[in-house]
Amino acid sequence: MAYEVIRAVTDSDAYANLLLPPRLARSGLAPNDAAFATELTYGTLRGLGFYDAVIAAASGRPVEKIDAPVLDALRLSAHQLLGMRVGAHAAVDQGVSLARANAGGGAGGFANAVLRRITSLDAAGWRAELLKGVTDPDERLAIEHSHPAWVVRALRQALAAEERVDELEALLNADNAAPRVSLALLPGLPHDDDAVEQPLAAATYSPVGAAAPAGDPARLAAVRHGTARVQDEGSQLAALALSRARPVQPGEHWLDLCAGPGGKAALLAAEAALGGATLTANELVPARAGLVRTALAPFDPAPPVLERDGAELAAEMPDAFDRIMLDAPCTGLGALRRRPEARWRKQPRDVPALTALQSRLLDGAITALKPGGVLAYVTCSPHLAETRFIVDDAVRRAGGKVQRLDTRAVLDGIARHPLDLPVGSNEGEGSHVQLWPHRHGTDAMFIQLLTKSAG
Ligand SMILES: C[S@@+](CC[C@H](N)C(=O)[O-])C[C@H]1O[C@@H](n2cnc3c(N)ncnc32)[C@H](O)[C@@H]1O
Repeated sequence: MAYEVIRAVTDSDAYANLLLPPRLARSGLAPNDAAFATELTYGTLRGLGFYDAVIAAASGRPVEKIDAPVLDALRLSAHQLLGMRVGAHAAVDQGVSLARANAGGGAGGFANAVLRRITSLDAAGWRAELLKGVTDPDERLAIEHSHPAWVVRALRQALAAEERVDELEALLNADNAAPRVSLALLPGLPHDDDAVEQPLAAATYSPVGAAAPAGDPARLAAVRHGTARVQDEGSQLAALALSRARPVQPGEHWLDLCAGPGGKAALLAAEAALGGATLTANELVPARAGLVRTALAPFDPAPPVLERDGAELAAEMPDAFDRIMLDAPCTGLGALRRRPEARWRKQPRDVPALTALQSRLLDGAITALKPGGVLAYVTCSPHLAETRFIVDDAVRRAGGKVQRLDTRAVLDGIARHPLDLPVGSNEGEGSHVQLWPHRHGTDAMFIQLLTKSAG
């Protein structure tokens, strides 16, 4: 199963976190075996850069020159040899049979030779080998913690902007650990559940959050009915920052401009319904708009879901919305724990296209915001080019019409526990919030609340 998922990820750009869970559910594997298959798949994908470097060194050829089905078999065995406690004999045998079954007898012989060479050193030995002659600190951290060097640099800059650069290794380690699973219990909807023997433990920060009980969350009736959702606490806080920035006035109009797959839209719809406001959701990609409709199905009436380019839609509706969520498409560098292959798939050249789109969407959202309304600019990336710089530029372009709100104060008023957020340099103008996996156990969400003056 792990091999098939890895083949789909490397061959067809599939997402492991979407492919694996349904396969596991269908497989009938015992919980221990399912956990083993998950670690095999996610661990191999997270460590891809390191394992490829080891395979290249052990085979004496660049990995691009190795047949893809053989390379994936080697990667899987390399992870078992260097990242798990699987016996060397079993790990080598399995890689050889996968290579032989998928690429013929010659490939089996090749895999055998490479894997035997890999067994000559342990993970620390291979790291030391690969680090020889590497002097750049970020290149070294990239090898040590299995991140592309450009991502290490971007994370270093984001931490440095908060004077927390000494936390870089802790962050890289957190990216390599499994995230804790949280539920959002949508306010105002029922969550009673026979499958839960004890009341759910409260989440650390989110006032509507709970720690997911062990096992598959889909066994909970509330999750199946969509009144509770698996959602990172950082995402919950981002939605609540908008809905609870100030008391809701009945009749307010809210817009979620980039809503797919609908996690924040569902929480916003619940909050809107409680306050007598109405939500409109929008999502460009039709398949993802479908997921938003499913997420909003528990509400009666369900908020409408449009399928438009967010910037165009917003530009056509000046001064129309009291609150707008702009959870912008981004590199996702703040959610690397969740998407094991994502770090290797994104390239630095993706950043300029994304930042151009983010700026366009933010300008549109500012247009669509009512004077005095609240706009949340959110990314699941801490990359400065996607966060502070986008906001700074948009505020500058708006020429005094847009002001930052004190987002830290809003979240301090919402969170169950203090978030220990640094006092930023833009304090006087209204702070942003940057959450971190290593500090908060959440995705690295960036949240900036903005408002607009009349005229
Ligand atoms: C970060 S995700 C939003 C996540 C969502 N808020 C949630 O909590 O489930 C960004 C979404 O924006 C969508 N998108 C990309 N370009 C867009 C555009 N020009 N207009 C509207 N949506 C767009 C993407 O398809 C993606 O679903």
